[in-house]
Amino acid sequence: MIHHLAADAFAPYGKVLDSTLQVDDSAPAFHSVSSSFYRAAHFDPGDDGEVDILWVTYDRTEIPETLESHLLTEQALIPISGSVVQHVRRPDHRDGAVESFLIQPGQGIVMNRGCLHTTTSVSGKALCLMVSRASTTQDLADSLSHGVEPTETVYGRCSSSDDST
Ligand SMILES: NC(=O)N[C@@H](O)C(=O)O
Repeated sequence: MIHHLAADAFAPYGKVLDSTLQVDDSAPAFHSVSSSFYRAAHFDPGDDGEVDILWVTYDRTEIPETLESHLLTEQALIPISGSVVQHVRRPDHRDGAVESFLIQPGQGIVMNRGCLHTTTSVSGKALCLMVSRASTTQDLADSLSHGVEPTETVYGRCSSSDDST
């Protein structure tokens, strides 16, 4: 079952970014006919972390067998073109079910540090903006490119019986 993205349903995994909602009237904002802005969320890259902004594409509708969990940082994902489905599981619920949330352009998420996740596209290639931690990006790129174990990311399986987390 794919859930529509709602703050309360996604709360165990992180925050929802919804461009149609200004959820915090106390946050810095400016509104005018020609241009408006307001803070969607803070982002925490972890201790001594450097914020990293990435372009990410997904072009897969089959859910991968493994989930990723970033040990040091939150991670934001904002679809720019095409919708994605974010499949998530709480790290403290080893036998917890994987829940799936549809994220459409104009929406986004900020996953909690450690949130187990993987992403699929709805139809063809989806282009997303991702906010992460620079050392986690480098560590993951090195791992995926050269087959070395990452140090800032661990993996779990979609079926919760044999997690490596
Ligand atoms: N770059 C990066 O961290 N990507 C993964 O976390 C992912 O979920 O795609």
